[in-house]
Amino acid sequence: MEKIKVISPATSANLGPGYDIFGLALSEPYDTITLSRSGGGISISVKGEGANKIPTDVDKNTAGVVVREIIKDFNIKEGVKIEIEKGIRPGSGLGSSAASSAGAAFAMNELFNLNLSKLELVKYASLGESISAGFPHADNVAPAIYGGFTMVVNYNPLEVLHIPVDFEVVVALPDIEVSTKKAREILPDSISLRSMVNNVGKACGMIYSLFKKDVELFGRCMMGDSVVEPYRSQLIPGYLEVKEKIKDLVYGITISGSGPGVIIIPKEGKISRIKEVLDEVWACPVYHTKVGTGIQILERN
Ligand SMILES: Nc1ncnc2c1ncn2[C@@H]1O[C@H](COP(=O)(O)OP(=O)(O)O)[C@@H](O)[C@H]1O
Ligand SMILES: N[C@@H](CCOP(=O)(O)O)C(=O)O
Repeated sequence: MEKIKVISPATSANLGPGYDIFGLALSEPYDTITLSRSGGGISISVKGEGANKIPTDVDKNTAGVVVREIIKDFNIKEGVKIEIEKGIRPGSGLGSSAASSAGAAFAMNELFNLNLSKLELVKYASLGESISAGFPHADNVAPAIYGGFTMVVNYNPLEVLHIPVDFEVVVALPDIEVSTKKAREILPDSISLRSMVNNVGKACGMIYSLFKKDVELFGRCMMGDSVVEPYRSQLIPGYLEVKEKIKDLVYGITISGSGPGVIIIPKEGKISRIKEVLDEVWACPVYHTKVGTGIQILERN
């Protein structure tokens, strides 16, 4: 194989009480990543959403870092050409950096037939997240690679659990930029026992709800975070207003990842009214989509 093209999906991490643990693959938007064998070295080109904000230096691009590490570990003598077409806005809270990291790991595995497991792909992809977030959080790259809903139950060693799920979501992308690195810096180093009890309880409710296919319980528990949202909602003007105005139209709403993206679990038949509120407050892009199945191969030759 000389070339492979994959689509790597947006992902919504944290999902309220699951900070750095929970993640959901979405069906759209997505990045398109093409890797080709080349004469030597690693080259990167980026086009599409926010391309001008994305470095093409190998050591500063999440996909470049992942490819560099795999080449080193497997002593690959050939070069790799990386072509990234961004469909996910950088700094959106939809795992834009993660989509490139995960797509690059997946594509390298196929291009050089490395037989890496999904867990090994998550490990490599999370190295890219160190570049964008300053910490190799795996809660975006895991759902991009596994699809569905994932839980990073341990970081050292890495352990990921996966639940295939399929329900509709609405994602709004206010025209605000929030860097994950900055959105992590504003969080406290420690929390109260009451906050821990609250978040663990809500997280348990979310996991139980997936096995019972109870989207109302999922959404209600998703809204129960008392650790991260109080800080990060301050970075998203209009968030509390939207939350109040749509409370009777949704099962749940929370900040997607580090924001400013917002993920909503809609009640049946309420989509158009939800979109009206989002348009009134933010007048921003809105995706009415569903949980995705992860990275897909588009072409290989
Ligand atoms: N391939 C890439 N795709 C997206 N962002 C990248 C990439 N490589 C590096 N970055 C940097 O990562 C940052 C976006 O990541 P982050 O702040 O985590 O937001 P997001 O929620 O979109 O992942 C941007 O500052 C961008 O410059
Ligand atoms: N757990 C991370 C998730 C960041 O998600 P992103 O989509 O904003 O990159 C965090 O909250 O810092």
